[in-house]
Amino acid sequence: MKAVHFGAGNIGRGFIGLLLSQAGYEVCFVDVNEAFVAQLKERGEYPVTLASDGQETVLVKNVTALSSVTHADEVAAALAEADLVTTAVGVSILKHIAGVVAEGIQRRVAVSDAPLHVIACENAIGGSAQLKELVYAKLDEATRAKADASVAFPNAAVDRIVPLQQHEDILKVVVEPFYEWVVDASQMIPGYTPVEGVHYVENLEPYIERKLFTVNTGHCSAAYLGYLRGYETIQQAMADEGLTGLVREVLEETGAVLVQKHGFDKAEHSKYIEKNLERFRNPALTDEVSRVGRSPIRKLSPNDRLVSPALQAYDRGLSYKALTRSMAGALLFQANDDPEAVELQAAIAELGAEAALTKYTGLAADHEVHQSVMAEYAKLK
Ligand SMILES: NC(=O)C1=CN([C@@H]2O[C@H](COP(=O)(O)OP(=O)(O)OC[C@H]3O[C@@H](n4cnc5c(N)ncnc54)[C@H](O)[C@@H]3O)[C@@H](O)[C@H]2O)C=CC1
Ligand SMILES: O=P(O)(O)OC[C@H]1O[C@](O)(CO)[C@@H](O)[C@@H]1O
Repeated sequence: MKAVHFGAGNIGRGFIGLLLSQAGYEVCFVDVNEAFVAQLKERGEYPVTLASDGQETVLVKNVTALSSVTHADEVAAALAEADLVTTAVGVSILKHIAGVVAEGIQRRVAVSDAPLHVIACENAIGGSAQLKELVYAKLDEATRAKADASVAFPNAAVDRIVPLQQHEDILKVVVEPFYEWVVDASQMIPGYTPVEGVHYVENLEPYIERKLFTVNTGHCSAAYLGYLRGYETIQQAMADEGLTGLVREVLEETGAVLVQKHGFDKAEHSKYIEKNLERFRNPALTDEVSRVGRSPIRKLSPNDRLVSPALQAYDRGLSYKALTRSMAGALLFQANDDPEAVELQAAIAELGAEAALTKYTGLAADHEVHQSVMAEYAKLK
């Protein structure tokens, strides 16, 4: 079985590539990072270490790599022959890989009607659907019709904390032991072969919302509030009990929405929140506040981890104050090497915080959620 995986970064190597290789796939990574590509190609394996007491290391074998910059034609050929395509490049990068994915699909459906699943493993609601739209925009009508019959883009939720890596071996990845990869089974082609380790569910929405609005909402809240208190790592921030209390408050707000909307058991959900706070604290990891807070414009977008649960809480008459405190924190997050943080600060300087908030969140200035963010912003500033 052959898989083509876009993005040989932290999640690509530390989670998706590892799982696919263990499930018996030959994994071809595709990346723009020539150093990763050269090493993966030459060695055909790389080490993944679990950040736990035992520090167990596994060698991920049966891998290779192609550069999407210099070998686009070979990438399209590999896609045409693959059984599975996955991505972990960042949701905003999907537009850059859509062209080569479209080319691969075009070549494939011209000669074969064998099923192909394309799964975007990004932190976003409907990541695969977004990729499908970008790819289909590049296909002609006849190819689209053929692809409708044999190519599926099931949405997914992926969860594993993989911090920035700094090792002598550039391929080595240290990951937390926990992982969860949930795929929408209702969007799979009937008769598919399940990948071992993947959890297939008929309705993805409760899973992706529980993950994004707990793990990611909580994590970015710890980052933004931690940044404002001068912490450099999430571990330092989470050692501050006052800050952990604020993060818990945020997760109680998203939890109330999730319990009401999806019928999760309240006590079980409280345990899920505590388990995630524990994951953030993992002393065997060093996770930079700047990584977890990265891309604040994406994190403030209407369908993402802050605005979406706040609006859902507002619509249900539930509390959203702590969520708006995290949004205000995002407005105050400065990182010179993060293009989105730089753009956001420039927009605030040019338009003012109120208008910048509307621009990136879609919240009208007279909306109560917008007003609550501005009140929290004034306090945090
Ligand atoms: N790191 C984590 O803990 C988690 C990350 N995610 C999601 O996984 C995705 C990837 O995140 P990370 O692995 O942390 O980022 P990363 O930056 O470590 O990896 C992204 C990789 O994509 C490559 N890339 C960029 N443009 C490309 C292109 N045009 N073609 C091919 N490759 C390209 C980069 O060179 C890099 O190797 C994001 O959507 C993130 O939200 C999801 C769950 C956990
Ligand atoms: O690019 P993003 O959305 O910040 O992705 C990283 C996030 O995903 C997570 O790994 C959770 O699965 C967190 O470590 C982190 O907050």
